[in-house]
Amino acid sequence: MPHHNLLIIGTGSGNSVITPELEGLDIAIVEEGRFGGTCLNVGCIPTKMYVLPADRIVEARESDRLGVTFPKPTVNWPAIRDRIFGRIDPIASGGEAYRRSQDFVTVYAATARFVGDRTVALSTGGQVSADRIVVAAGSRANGLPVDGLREPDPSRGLHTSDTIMRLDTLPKRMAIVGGGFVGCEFAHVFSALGVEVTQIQRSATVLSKEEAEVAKRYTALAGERYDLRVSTGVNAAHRTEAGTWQLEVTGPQGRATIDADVVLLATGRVPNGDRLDVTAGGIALDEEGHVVVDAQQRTSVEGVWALGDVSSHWQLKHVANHEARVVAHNLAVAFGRLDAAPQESDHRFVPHAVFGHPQVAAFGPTAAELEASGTAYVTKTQRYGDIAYGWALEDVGGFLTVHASPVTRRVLAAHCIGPQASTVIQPLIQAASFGQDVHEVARGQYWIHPALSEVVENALLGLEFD
Ligand SMILES: Cc1cc2nc3c(=O)[nH]c(=O)nc-3n(C[C@H](O)[C@H](O)[C@H](O)COP(=O)(O)OP(=O)(O)OC[C@H]3O[C@@H](n4cnc5c(N)ncnc54)[C@H](O)[C@@H]3O)c2cc1C
Ligand SMILES: NC(=O)c1ccc[n+]([C@@H]2O[C@H](COP(=O)([O-])OP(=O)(O)OC[C@H]3O[C@@H](n4cnc5c(N)ncnc54)[C@H](O)[C@@H]3O)[C@@H](O)[C@H]2O)c1
Repeated sequence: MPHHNLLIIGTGSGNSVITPELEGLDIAIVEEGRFGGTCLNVGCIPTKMYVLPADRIVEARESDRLGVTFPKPTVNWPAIRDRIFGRIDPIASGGEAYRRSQDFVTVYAATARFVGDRTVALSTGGQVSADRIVVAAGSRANGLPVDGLREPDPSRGLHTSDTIMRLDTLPKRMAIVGGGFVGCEFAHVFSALGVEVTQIQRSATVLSKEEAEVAKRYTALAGERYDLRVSTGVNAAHRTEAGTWQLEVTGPQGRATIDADVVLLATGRVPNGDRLDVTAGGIALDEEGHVVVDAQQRTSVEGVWALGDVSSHWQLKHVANHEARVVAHNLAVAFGRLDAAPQESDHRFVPHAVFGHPQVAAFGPTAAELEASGTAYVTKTQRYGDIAYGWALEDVGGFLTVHASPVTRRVLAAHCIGPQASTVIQPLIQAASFGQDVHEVARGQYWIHPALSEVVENALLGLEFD
């Protein structure tokens, strides 16, 4: 049985664990799919590359309020798709070729499964062990607990985010089940590209974990663009003889049937620890199936670390990358390559953004969560429409809400909906992360006039402390 110094399972953020400090150790990496993992191949990067042309189409349509009109756009689906994957696929194969070219790295193209202490079996045969292991095996899309929708089947038009971006042709009608990040981003993309989208969401709003007003606003705007069914559940699904789908749903208006050529399941992701049989290696899972880790990303087994979606509740690439940096540092310390103390992950102010239209971005607790935890806070909501760049945009619904502590006068949270929300909130993430005083951030620097960032300046100036 081959034995290595270090075995890494998964080449998403796991691939970046191999830092210069670790070079020269005998390192093995196991990957069952494409190098680069979810973000590169089927996640963040291709979705945002689809969002951009979708934004262009919607912005062109919205430009009539600026006095400019464009003809109806022509959408060339193969050109959009092939531009995206023509860029991404070579990066994935180049990443694999690079690792294979390194004489201290062994690449196993296989599915790994734990069979004992720091020992895995490979689907290609044989077993591999290592002194130290990093579990970076990510997560997978949920099926739906409805007959016919339990497992994705792209050949029958039943997709997850893994396959929907590589469709041969654009369907006429698409049903999207789920109103979270994935559902909302794809509903924006496919409706902009001309597909008749019906989005089905169990809760009363889409993006239901966002600040209540943000979720309400996004739900209202999305409902103006496509057929959005909230407070609606899927009871049954049938495949017709014509090869289309009929979803039987129940919502506020009672029972209804939704016809679609293609169904996209977007109802959350589950960590891959179960498929990896980590418990056979003695590695503990929590009740939701996440590998249990401490602040140093150590699992319950000495010499085994985990990072990213397999162990994190955040399911975000920047979190997986941050944890990979922590693991890389701690491995270098453990291998005696670095004379330093181990590091801990910092999950205090984790931001996220939903690249729908408009964008939504946030970090920190919602008002409801602050109230539930009895945390004192002051709050200010600044409308885009009340700053100069908002006038240029003729923005009607964008706003930024900042919650701050009246005790420390620091930013606790920010919730934003509007153009470029993902960029707008960055100064607030910085202020919170570095514990900066709200007034100092607002008045201790210039804010370019008349830029969108003035929405942040004005929100901070509007916070009223006693
Ligand atoms: C459609 C979509 C859009 C997203 N957009 C964003 C975004 O805009 N911003 C953001 O921050 N996050 C986004 N995410 C989330 C982000 O992609 C993930 O949080 C991140 O990629 C997780 O990285 P990871 O390294 O933990 O796992 P992954 O990147 O999933 O890597 C895990 C790797 O392990 C391999 N693997 C799994 N099991 C085994 C096994 N048993 N044996 C061998 N190999 C195995 C997999 O093939 C995979 O390559 C998106 C996710 C999706 C699905
Ligand atoms: N921009 C980004 O950062 C980005 C983009 C995509 C995905 N992601 C990551 O991927 C993860 C998975 O995304 P997701 O959208 O699949 O999950 P999610 O948890 O964000 O949303 C799932 C949604 O589906 C709804 N739902 C669940 N079961 C349902 C049912 N039976 N019928 C109708 N609705 C149902 C839920 O109420 C929820 O709103 C996210 O948590 C996120 O961290 C991030």
